[in-house]
Amino acid sequence: MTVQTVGVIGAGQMGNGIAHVFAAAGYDVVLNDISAEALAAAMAKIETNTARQVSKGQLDAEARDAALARIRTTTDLGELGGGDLIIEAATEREEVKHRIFAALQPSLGPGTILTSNTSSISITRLAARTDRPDRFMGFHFMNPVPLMKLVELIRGIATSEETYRELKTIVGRLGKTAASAEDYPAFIVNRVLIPMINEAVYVLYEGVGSVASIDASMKLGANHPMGPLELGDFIGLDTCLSIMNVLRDGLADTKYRPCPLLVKYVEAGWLGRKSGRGFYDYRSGNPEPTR
Ligand SMILES: NC(=O)c1ccc[n+]([C@@H]2O[C@H](COP(=O)([O-])OP(=O)(O)OC[C@H]3O[C@@H](n4cnc5c(N)ncnc54)[C@H](O)[C@@H]3O)[C@@H](O)[C@H]2O)c1
Repeated sequence: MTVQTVGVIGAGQMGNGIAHVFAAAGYDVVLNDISAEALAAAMAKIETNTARQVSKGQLDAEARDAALARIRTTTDLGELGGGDLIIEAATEREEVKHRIFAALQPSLGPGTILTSNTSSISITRLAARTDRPDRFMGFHFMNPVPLMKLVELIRGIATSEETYRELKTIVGRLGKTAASAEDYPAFIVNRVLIPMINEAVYVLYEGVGSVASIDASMKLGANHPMGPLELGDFIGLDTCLSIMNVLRDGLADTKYRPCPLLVKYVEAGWLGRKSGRGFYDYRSGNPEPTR
């Protein structure tokens, strides 16, 4: 089958980037969110990011206009079901994802491929509740999607070879590189990355270092482009916490327990960049460490 129409569910940080790269690669995109404000913000972000690509000579102005014209937004999930490929990129909560796939079911075309951009949740478990576990895969883009080259492809236990091959071809058409991961909690990238961020929060919690000293240490001492706390804020602290919970529950090992300070920040609604405050306060436009 040839994929041409792509439905993207969730227009947050990841959904807007996914819609952007698919439209730029010539796919027709229908972008959905429960929030009309999130859809408007996503379109504004895609307009800004594609304009930046034009000013840097990475995209010509006509191609940008054509890409923007290929994206349609809707709050009605039913409008996505007839597409060739669905990419679910809503909030990292398993019950939210199950509810979305259940609500999509009545409008799905027979050949539609279902995917989730989940950072950590079992693909096999999400697939098993749908009518097509063979046509269901983990399709894990990295943040920010237009810049990051990797896409993790995660096969559930029932995913067919044909579905895997189809998605691998699409990754190539997007100009990205696929890495295959088995369906175990948090796959590869986040299995390694998120416990490191959680450990940095423990270092802060135990008073071993301040926000500034922890981030400077990892940038200058380990040559990381971003410090772990800055990166946690960038990913979203709620997403980091959800992934730690999935690791702890899925691997039944207390070494994955989330740091109580990470839990506290999420309880406060201090989710990082997207909410204006996390380990840094972004509200003045000049990020200030909060500890
Ligand atoms: N943030 C990252 O760095 C990153 C990287 C890779 C993958 N992911 C994964 O991508 C997914 C989205 O993460 P994000 O960072 O974009 O989150 P986000 O909080 O920025 O956006 C989530 C969006 O989902 C929407 N949403 C919630 N319930 C919905 C529903 N029922 N139907 C439609 N939309 C709904 C929300 O309104 C919000 O706009 C998660 O599964 C996350 O684990 C995140």
